[in-house]
Amino acid sequence: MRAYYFDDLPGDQRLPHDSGKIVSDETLDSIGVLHWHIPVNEADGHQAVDLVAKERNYKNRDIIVITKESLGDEYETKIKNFYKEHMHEDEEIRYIVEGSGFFDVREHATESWIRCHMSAGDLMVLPAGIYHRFSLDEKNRVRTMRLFKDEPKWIAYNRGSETDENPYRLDYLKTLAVH
Ligand SMILES: CSCCC(=O)/C(O)=C/O
Ligand SMILES: [Fe+2]
Repeated sequence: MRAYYFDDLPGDQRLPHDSGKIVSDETLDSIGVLHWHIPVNEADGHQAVDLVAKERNYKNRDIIVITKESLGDEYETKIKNFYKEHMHEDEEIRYIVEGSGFFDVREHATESWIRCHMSAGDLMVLPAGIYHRFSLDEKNRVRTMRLFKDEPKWIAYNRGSETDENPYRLDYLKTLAVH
């Protein structure tokens, strides 16, 4: 996974928007973003992922394929919604099985976007309450395992005055204060 500051220039969201300023693992860690690289092994049923899932108590999972073909009529809406700045009340845990894409995470202290380019084998955990968004890249295809602590669900709260007061958002901000 390569992480860098987004260049904030206008243009297609699928382009790299790479400012050339690399973001270190320490910085990602300080905003609660964790990541691992676990080579994809579908033949053994992703046993290495099972180990992380067991250790971190991720009980459920599903697979989402984001392509025009797989999503059909829902494609444009999904792509638009994933790219709206939002938060969840649960961790967002994603393992890229095939293809690639961008997870942009908001660095609270600077309000900058950090762009994380993820490809096959990258596993990322975003903490509950962090503002973020997702885009496909120019390859227009990703197959991702979504892992969940509890029931598989996807509820996104778009950033606004209400999310600024959301208890999960406030708890997230408290974790930043200790760094
Ligand atoms: C690549 S997984 C689909 C995007 C998603 O679930 C999400 O919440 C993006 O922020
Ligand atoms: Fe999300």
